[in-house]
Order: sequence, then structure tokens, then C-alpha cells
Amino acid sequence: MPAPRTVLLTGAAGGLGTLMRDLLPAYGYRLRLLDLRPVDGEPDSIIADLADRDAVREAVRGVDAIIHLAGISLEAPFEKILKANIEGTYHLYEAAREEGVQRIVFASSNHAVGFTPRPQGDDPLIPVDTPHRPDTFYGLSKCFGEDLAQLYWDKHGLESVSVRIGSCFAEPTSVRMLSVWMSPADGARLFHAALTAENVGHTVVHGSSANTRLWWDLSTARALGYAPQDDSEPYAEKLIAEQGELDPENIAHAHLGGHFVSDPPIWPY
Ligand SMILES: NC(=O)c1ccc[n+]([C@@H]2O[C@H](COP(=O)([O-])OP(=O)(O)OC[C@H]3O[C@@H](n4cnc5c(N)ncnc54)[C@H](O)[C@@H]3O)[C@@H](O)[C@H]2O)c1
Ligand SMILES: O=C(O)[C@H]1O[C@@H](O)[C@H](O)[C@@H](O)[C@@H]1O
Repeated sequence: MPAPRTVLLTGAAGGLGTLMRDLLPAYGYRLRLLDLRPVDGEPDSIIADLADRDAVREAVRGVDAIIHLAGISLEAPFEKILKANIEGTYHLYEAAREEGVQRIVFASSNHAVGFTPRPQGDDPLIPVDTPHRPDTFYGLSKCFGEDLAQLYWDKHGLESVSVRIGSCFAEPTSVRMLSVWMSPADGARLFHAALTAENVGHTVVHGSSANTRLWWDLSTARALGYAPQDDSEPYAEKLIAEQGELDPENIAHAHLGGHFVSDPPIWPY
């Protein structure tokens, strides 16, 4: 596969989209931007709803690959998740198949497996083939996206990397995030690896930095060529002093998904 150059970035106005707009051009990508809302400082971006199949098809025409970030990124009523994340992701995959796009990097989430107990003591890291255990309708939509990616690979030969992102923000803001944080620079490294590795079929990877307190296995990400450079540990002392150590008796501290497992989810997490 020739290295992709023109990449559609959906959800470009969002938090992660904004970070990736800054970081990915240095890898040589030409980004085409799409979002529901205008993207700051980017008058040429495509303003479109994933619900609009014609607009989505036009947006994917001619790109080499897609990084799919658009959608609802927190828990929400099922009907909203259904429209934006489930139907919207289906529209994107269908448009990509019709237009012959070779690869999609899908922003999955730790919340697809959020009810997985987090490792304690000498427990092994959570493996990538851990069963789906969504902690919210939001997490359920990420399970759907991963299965959709598998279907489009098996049936249509459209490649995907589903990146179960931990927490990709400038800094970790909770004790839990020390274990799942992915620095923006490592996020760009991982997306680049996911865009350029050969023969990925459909590969699921965990998306975190090389955190001292890591909870999940990064081996499939490393197999794509991802070499994380960052570690949340320098933030640990301050966050633990402010928030205390994780309490294994607290359901939200005992699971990968943190407060998303609560009913209703409690913010902040
Ligand atoms: N930031 C993280 O740590 C993290 C962790 C796990 C997964 N993710 C996933 O990565 C993606 C980006 O996350 P984020 O933190 O930037 O979220 P965000 O909410 O900041 O950005 C999402 C963007 O998608 C756009 N969008 C929503 N519905 C749309 C629709 N129907 N059509 C077109 N655009 C639509 C929004 O306008 C928004 O700009 C999401 O899919 C999220 O689930 C993020
Ligand atoms: O678990 C996490 O920290 C993150 O999970 C992602 O799926 C959510 O989109 C984001 O809002 C959370 O901060």
C-alpha cells in the first residue's frame, strides 16, 4: 500500500481533532477537515453532519485514508448515540467502500471495555482480546464501530485500525488517567503508525503513552510501529495529593472505564 497522503479528519473541530490538526501535518499529511461545526481558522473545512450520506460521500472522495473522530464523545441518550455514532459511522464506512478508500483509523474507546476490572497488584495488563464490556451506550457504540470495521475488512477488504483511546488530553487530570493517558504527541505517533503500517486487516490497539501505571497491553500498537515516548508519572504526585489513591472498594476506581461505569455516569471522571 502506498503511504497515505490525503487524509480526511472527521471531528476536526473537537478536542482531539484540534490536537491532531496541529501535530499530523509534520508527518507529511494533507488533511481534509470535516465537522458539524466550523473549524477555527480553517475556512476550507467541510461543515457536514454524518447523517447526510451525500455530503459524507463527497467528503471521502479522493482521500487515501480517514481518521474518524466525529461523534458524541460522552454518554448521551440512546437515540442521539444511535444517530451520530452508530448510523454516522455506518455512513462513513459505506461511503469509504463506495469510493474505494483503503483504510480507516477509527477512534474507539476504553469505554468499549470499560466494565473490565482494572489490574491490581501483580495482575496482568488487560489484553486487546478482552471481551467487549461497554460501560455506557457511548461505549456500546464503540463496540459497534469495532465490529463494523471487522465486517468491512472481512467482506470488502477495507482496512481499519480501531484505536481504543484511553484519555488523550494535554495533561492527565485524574488519578485514573495516570494509567490510561495518551499524550497528544504519542496520539499523533499512534495515528501515524495506524495509517502507515502494512497489512493491518482490522487491528484493535490500545491507545496510551508508556505510563508507569499502565493498565492495558500496548503490544498490538507497538506491532504497528508505535513507540510511545511519554509517561504520565511526572503528574502522579500532585494528582494523588489532590485526589487520593484509587480506592478498590469504589466501583468507579475498580474498573477501566472509571466513572462511566456509574449510573448515571458521574463527571468529572
Ligand atoms: N479525547 C479522548 O481522550 C478520547 C478517548 C476515547 C475516545 N475518544 C474518541 O475520539 C473522538 C474525538 O474525541 P474528542 O475528545 O475530540 O471529542 P469532542 O466531543 O471534542 O469532538 C467530537 C467532534 O465531533 C463532532 N461531531 C459530533 N457529531 C457529529 C456528526 N453527527 N457529524 C459530524 N461531526 C460530528 C463534534 O462537533 C465535535 O467537534 C470521539 O469519537 C471520541 O469518542 C476520545
Ligand atoms: O476515559 C476517558 O478518560 C475518555 O474516554 C473517551 O472515550 C471520552 O470521549 C473522553 O471524554 C474521556 O475523557
